[in-house]
Amino acid sequence: MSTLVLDRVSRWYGNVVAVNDVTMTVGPGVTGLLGPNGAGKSTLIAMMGGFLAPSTGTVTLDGAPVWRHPGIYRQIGLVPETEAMYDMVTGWQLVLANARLHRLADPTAAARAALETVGMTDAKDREVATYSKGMKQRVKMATALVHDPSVLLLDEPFTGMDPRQRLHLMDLLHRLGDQGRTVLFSSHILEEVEEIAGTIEVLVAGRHAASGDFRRIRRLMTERPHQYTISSSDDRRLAAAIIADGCADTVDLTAGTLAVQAPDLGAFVHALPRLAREHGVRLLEVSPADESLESVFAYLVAR
Ligand SMILES: Nc1ncnc2c1ncn2[C@@H]1O[C@H](COP(=O)(O)OP(=O)(O)OP(=O)(O)O)[C@@H](O)[C@H]1O
Repeated sequence: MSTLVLDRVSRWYGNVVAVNDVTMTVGPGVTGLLGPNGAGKSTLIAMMGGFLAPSTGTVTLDGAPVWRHPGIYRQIGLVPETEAMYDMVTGWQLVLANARLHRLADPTAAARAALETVGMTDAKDREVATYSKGMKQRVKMATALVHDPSVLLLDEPFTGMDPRQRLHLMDLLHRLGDQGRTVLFSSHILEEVEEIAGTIEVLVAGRHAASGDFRRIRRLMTERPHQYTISSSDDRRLAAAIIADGCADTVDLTAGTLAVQAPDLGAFVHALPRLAREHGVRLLEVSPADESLESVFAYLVAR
């Protein structure tokens, strides 16, 4: 059983702060690293795997620093996001080469076991160029698993997968987690993460925004204030009625449209048609504004 500890880890590239003062602990089981594009997930994973030095702070695995500590690589497997692979070799040759790089006692047996784990035994002798995206992903996993690491880090492993491949990978991650391995994968899709990960760590704009099980993260996201733009037969009259009723935090008419922010979604959707009816206003359109994933995440950070 292995535990990764990040202590006040930051990483910047020139002026860009990719990871900003992140402290977190990742233990056995499956953890999802959730965040929008550019949040710093890849940078964080590279530092967890010992492939990139933190600018400040430390990453340790069971107390030992991962950076510049070759012995640690025997315990960590990393599946990068990049699609690029050596197309002209077979899956078998690729996994075997990795087993040899790790100087394993029996590289052939290790390569066979790793390909079996990911369900690629039948296709192992085909050239990588002929594999589907999901098969390439599985062979990449086999190369990362060949030395039987206790920690497996995967950067956006579900990207480009069809539903069947997705289920297969979810099942595999579950199994690896159940074996007591420390498995961390990144994603920008909450649904994807909550289906498999016991624990979710949320990263937004380089910062550690939230942490917990999916129920807690969902609650944080759905409890945020909701914003709407409303179009009606008389926006001024409706705005006055909403203010008087108190079902919205803010009511704004300055941009030529009626924009409201409501703290309680359920109460607001009940109140709005009633107010419109009572004041003789016809509702033409009600649309959620600013509901992008980025804004939801930004809300978590601002808390
Ligand atoms: N080698 C680099 N040089 C300069 N800036 C970089 C480099 N790598 C990443 N960045 C910047 O650091 C920030 C975080 O990038 P990172 O790739 O870690 O995020 P991410 O959450 O993995 O995003 P994505 O899902 O889009 O890959 C971004 O602003 C990115 O442009």
